[in-house]
Amino acid sequence: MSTIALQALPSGASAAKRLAARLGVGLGLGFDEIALHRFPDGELRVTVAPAADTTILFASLDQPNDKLIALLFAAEALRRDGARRLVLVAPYLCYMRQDIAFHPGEAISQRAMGRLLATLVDRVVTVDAHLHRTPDIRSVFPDIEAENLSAMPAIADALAADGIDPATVLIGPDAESEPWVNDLAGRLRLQHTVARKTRHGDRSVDIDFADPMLLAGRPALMVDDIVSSGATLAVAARALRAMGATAIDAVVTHALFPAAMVTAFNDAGIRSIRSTDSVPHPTNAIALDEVLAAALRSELGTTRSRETTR
Ligand SMILES: O=P(O)(O)OC[C@H]1O[C@@H](O)[C@H](O)[C@@H]1O
Repeated sequence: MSTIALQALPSGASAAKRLAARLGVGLGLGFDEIALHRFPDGELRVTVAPAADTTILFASLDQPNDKLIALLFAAEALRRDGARRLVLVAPYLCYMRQDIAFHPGEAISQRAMGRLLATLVDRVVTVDAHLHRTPDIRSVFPDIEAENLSAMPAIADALAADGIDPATVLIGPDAESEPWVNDLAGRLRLQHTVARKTRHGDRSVDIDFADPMLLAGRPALMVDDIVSSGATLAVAARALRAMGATAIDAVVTHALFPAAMVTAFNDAGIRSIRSTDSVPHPTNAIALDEVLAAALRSELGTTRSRETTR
């Protein structure tokens, strides 16, 4: 019988612990936090716990540059210690948005990231990866197993449990958000609309709605995968307010924005923002452990847990 355990980079330790608890019910799945030490010159020392035959590496890849180096070193140490199978659980998968060279000379970061991670692990599990023009996550990882899970079932359950006004219109702020808004609208039986967005720069967008009358006297709930600079949500909210929305809320999978930005969102007319725990953030309100555990149960097979070592 082979062994299985889960190890996490420190920033995702709480969500990883929840996942280990859910996945390892009755198994006592071993959970360890990977230790990081920063040397005075900025380099990292990475120390892992003893490897299991199958080791699940939990690393949500927001603020990714140091984490990618930590992952590289963790995979090296675990392979050398005998891990036969490494499964990367990255609830947020970084560098997916640059999926073409928009200007001559630009790197296609999505492609480079796929190649890099495929040299480290045997399987990647992520959630709502930004694959706008990429048909399938397997195009990013053609040589290893990869799944892009949806947070929408968890988001729908959370919204339904809180109670939602049936007059609410779900808003997709741009064409990229359409699959998520569509899915959520179907699950919650709500009307939805998708706006047209033109991006002029990192923090500058214009947003137009096809039917300016749709929102008059009704609540709006914006749905998106990522909030980064916050420009998309803030500009969309101002447009919704001008269209007469009675309340404006937002729900997103990956909250990448600075926590202090919530005040600016409130100024733009947004009453509340809820996010999943894919990235640790004060707006976290929806846990993904159930979604992730369902995808990872196949790893349990005939394994037994390796004892937790620290
Ligand atoms: O406008 P910010 O928050 O910077 O960026 C997030 C938006 O940019 C898109 O790629 C995402 O799908 C989201 O709509």
